[in-house]
Amino acid sequence: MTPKEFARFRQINRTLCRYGIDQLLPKRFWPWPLRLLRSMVFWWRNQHKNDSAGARIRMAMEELGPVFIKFGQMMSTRRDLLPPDIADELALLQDQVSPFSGELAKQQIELALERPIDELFDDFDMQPLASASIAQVHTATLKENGQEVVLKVIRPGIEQTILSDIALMQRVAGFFALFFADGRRLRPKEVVEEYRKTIVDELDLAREASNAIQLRRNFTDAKELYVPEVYSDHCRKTLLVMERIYGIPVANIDELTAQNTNMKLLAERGVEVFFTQVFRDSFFHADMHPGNIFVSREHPEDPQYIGIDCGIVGTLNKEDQRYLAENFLAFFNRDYHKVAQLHVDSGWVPADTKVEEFEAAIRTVCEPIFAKPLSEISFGHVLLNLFNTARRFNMEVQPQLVLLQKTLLYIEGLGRQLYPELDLWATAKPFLERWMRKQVGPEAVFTAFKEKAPYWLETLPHLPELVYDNLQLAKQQQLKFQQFTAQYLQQQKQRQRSLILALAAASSLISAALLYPSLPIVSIALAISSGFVGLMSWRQLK
Ligand SMILES: Nc1ncnc2c1ncn2[C@@H]1O[C@H](COP(=O)(O)OP(=O)(O)OP(=O)(O)O)[C@@H](O)[C@H]1O
Repeated sequence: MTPKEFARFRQINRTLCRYGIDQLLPKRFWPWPLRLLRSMVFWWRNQHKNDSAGARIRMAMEELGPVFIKFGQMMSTRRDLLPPDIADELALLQDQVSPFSGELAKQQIELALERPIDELFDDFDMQPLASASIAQVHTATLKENGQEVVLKVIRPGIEQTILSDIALMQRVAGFFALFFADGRRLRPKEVVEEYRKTIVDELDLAREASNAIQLRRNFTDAKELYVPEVYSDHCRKTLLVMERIYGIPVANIDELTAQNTNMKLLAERGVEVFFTQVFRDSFFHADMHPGNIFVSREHPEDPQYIGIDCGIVGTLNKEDQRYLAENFLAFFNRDYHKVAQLHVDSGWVPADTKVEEFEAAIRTVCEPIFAKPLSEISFGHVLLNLFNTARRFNMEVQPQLVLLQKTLLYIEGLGRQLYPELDLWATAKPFLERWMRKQVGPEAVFTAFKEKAPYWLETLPHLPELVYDNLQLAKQQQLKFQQFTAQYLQQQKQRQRSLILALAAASSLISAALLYPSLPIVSIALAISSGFVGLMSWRQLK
């Protein structure tokens, strides 16, 4: 550990002690070296005795900075690992940091572009439009076409801070897994590793740019969602240049109502956009918090979302998509046996899982959900319950599915905020049923045929040639096979002959030995003939 790392390590520990995080685990569970170290810094006392455990963890994370804040935000969705009161508190974590100067932002942009900002942009605004822990956003006009744009630039020095904090977290996680009885069950190393991947992705704005381009392409001319244009020629790892939008933040219900937005349609479209991303495109925006979603000011009766910040996206493979759709449909038909069987068939839980036991466990956690009217049921919670139950039956839930479940919770929350009577199931069911028909019905066969047809057409002219070649090949192989069989039979015969001769030689030798005292001449003749026969046996094997 370098002196700098040690200083940060010390600062983190002092903060944790001052918020009494060390007291959350009774001392008797601590290994003795840790107890000794703790007693050596006895003056680091809990200064927030009257606050709840969750609040203390939240405050400590806020004080420790962006890496811990984002980590806490991520952990707030892992209700399978944390008690609900702590998860609720962590969900309140605010990413509030003071902006850095416009001059510094300009320097960073010029460093990324390797040229003065004035060569490409007019009216660069020194005052940031927004500032978050990882990046800051400024406005300008693009010289080449007069388009108003935003420039998102990575906070200077943040990458080093994040990487060194993560390295420390990894060390602490390793230590935790080693020394605490519950350490391995909570899988701290895997959790930190999952987090590292997410946050490192957020540091790469070139990646965000390509995600935004892909999402924009998927929704070209769609009336439900608009994704601003990205100017990829000017994007770098630390800089994103994007069309500026003037939508209404989706959380601003008053303004949306004031312009007579069709709130029911808006809420339903949110669900549709999500399901389209997941099932049609297998590419979904996974950071759907209200700060990243706007609503167009145009045609409020036919409202359109505007999505920004594509730093975190999720993808699902065909099996995951099918698993999800079938599970949702089976679940909402209350067919728990099918839900359990689906998990086994798809290999999500081990093949030797007792389906009846699994079914009973799913029923126990999910049936109470149906006590509510269908329109009030939360898809996100359904999934959460399902995953938690499946984990008990050794299902390793993929991070992509956890990401999806988290996004679904956001979408639902948002939809119900916009239109409290939103019936999610009524919006989603036809979508899922249509999708399933496309996957398994005659439509699926037709689609597969349509996809394969160009390839077949291309191959058709070569077909006679291919058939001829294959017939030739088959003929050659048949000949080879016949030769091989004949050789094999020949070898078998030789082995049999050799065995018989060897037996004859052995019995002559034994007889020679037995006859030697009474008939020595006969015995010698037998011994000599045994030698000859043995020689013949050996020659058969060559
Ligand atoms: N294309 C745009 N047009 C107008 N405003 C934008 C645009 N892109 C970003 N902003 C503004 O900048 C804010 C921060 O942008 P963005 O969400 O991309 O940054 P971030 O650092 O990833 O923030 P967070 O961590 O909060 O998601 C947005 O909430 C929005 O107000």
